[in-house]
Amino acid sequence: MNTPKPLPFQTLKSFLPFLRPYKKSLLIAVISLLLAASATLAVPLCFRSIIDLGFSNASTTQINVTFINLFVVALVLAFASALRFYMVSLLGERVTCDIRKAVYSHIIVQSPEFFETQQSGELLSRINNDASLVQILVGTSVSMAVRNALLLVGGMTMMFITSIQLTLLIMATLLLTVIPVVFMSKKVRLLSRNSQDQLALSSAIAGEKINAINTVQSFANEVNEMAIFDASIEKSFVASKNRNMARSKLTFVAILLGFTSIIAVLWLGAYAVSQQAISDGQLTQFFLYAVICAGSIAALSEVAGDAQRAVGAGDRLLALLRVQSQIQNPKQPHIPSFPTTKAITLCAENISFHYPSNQNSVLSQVSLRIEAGEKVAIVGPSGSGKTTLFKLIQRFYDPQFGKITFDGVDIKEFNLVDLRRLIGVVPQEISIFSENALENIRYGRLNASDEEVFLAAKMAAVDEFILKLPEAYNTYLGDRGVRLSGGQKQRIAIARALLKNPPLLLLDEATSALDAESERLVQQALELAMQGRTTIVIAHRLSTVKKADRILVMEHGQIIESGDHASLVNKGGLYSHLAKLQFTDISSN
Ligand SMILES: Nc1ncnc2c1ncn2[C@@H]1O[C@H](COP(=O)(O)OP(=O)(O)OP(=O)(O)O)[C@@H](O)[C@H]1O
Repeated sequence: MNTPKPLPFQTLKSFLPFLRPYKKSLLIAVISLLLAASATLAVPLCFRSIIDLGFSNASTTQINVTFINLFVVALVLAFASALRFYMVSLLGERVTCDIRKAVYSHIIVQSPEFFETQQSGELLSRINNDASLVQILVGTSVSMAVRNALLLVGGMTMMFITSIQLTLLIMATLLLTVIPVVFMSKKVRLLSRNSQDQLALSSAIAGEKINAINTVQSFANEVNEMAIFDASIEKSFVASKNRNMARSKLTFVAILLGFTSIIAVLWLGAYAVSQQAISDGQLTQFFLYAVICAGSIAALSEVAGDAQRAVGAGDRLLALLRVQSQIQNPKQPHIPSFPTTKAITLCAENISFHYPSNQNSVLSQVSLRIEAGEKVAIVGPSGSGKTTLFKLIQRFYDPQFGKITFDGVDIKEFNLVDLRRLIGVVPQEISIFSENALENIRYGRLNASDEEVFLAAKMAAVDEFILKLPEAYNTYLGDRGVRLSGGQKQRIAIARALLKNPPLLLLDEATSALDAESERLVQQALELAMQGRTTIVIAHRLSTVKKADRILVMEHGQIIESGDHASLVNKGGLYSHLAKLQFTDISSN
């Protein structure tokens, strides 16, 4: 996502809505920040009075008052600093959580078009890493910047009040120190980013291959993969070495120049004291303010670096939050009046569609009417647009022309959640979540009772293999269902759809991965489930197709034939050709 580089202030302003609910905490943080800065600036004044007082001539009361003052300042400084740290860190954590929630809620409702262009790894990195960088911005950088700016202005003012000549001198030496340090810090930051990028690249390489471990091992490419990873990790080592070298040089220069300028000023200060131009206490006070100012300049330059990275991350998050889903809910939605158990009549009127990423037409002028309770099979060569039609029915995409209606109502008039509640889908690619079997089936209807889940599982012939697992329904199914066979996953998906109990069932090759026996069991279950609802089955197997009330034959995104098995075979078109091929396959087997 390439967006013009924002001004840091603009990015910060965009995050203000996230801070708004926490005005009270923000106020406490600001007050404690002001208190802590004032206390820091008061410390040199206390030291001056201690030194100028000279203990040999002072009364006990004077000594007591002086040290009690210093103690009060220290107490305020400690309390205000701790409170500031707590409030600001808390705000940072809170706002980051809220940003993560907002980004996730925003991503999860995007249409598939969005996910076609975004890599899941990149999205996760935004939610995790970019949000953490924003946490640095809100939780540390802003308060550090304000605190150090206050200390710098306050310190400078006090220095001028103490001695104009010494202040001008120290400004000149500070400048000489700060310029090379800032320049070198920039280089360190650049090298740090390099080493982070290199590390991220290594993790990406490892992540991709671990996810495809079966392919790596089947092709016996482990050694090759190790070499690729080794090379990448070595590069990250070199990048870290360069960064550390630059950092060491920076430390040397910063300490040497810092001390040199302080020594130079103290040297001249000592002359001023000897000529009685200023007192011992004033010189100490001046010196302490100079240390405060130098510290705040160093801190400000560091904050500027962090803030730059955080602003970049923040902007990427904001860009993500600004993305609008291509598929929107209607402004005045039509609430489905039919109960979710009643079958619906589905019509497609002259729909034409191409995917947003590809101008080639996938469906052209498709019209169909499927009566309530009808079972329709769609057959056709691979790539003819069958699955695409299912995607349009679920409104994952909108057709460029034509419309789809449920009982005469354009599906665009329903809220997406209501529309998809009416549809039960058994897709080609089944997602199994890293939960137990019970919860994986319950995903079909989250408020279903355990008994309802067991019933659906029984109907989908899931029972038969789940009960053999070590902990039956409580068995964890492994990341992405790696512990299940293709056919078992398919049965879980069927159980989910049965549990949902919708008026429209869309089955995409629902039984393709099943062996003959499981297919028989699942077919029985599906037939039971199809009763009283509208069903569309995409199928390659004739056994599935023959039982349909009607068969639609698709080719090149169009419906070219329609009828029952016998009439289509007699017609001698594509269907009879496909049927002949299957019978030949079966007989040759
Ligand atoms: N997200 C997408 N972006 C661009 N093109 C796509 C996308 N999904 C599918 N296609 C293309 O659309 C065409 C129809 O695909 P579709 O999945 O609908 O075919 P199908 O008839 O279901 O095939 P199969 O029987 O192999 O599952 C294909 O040419 C495919 O490459």
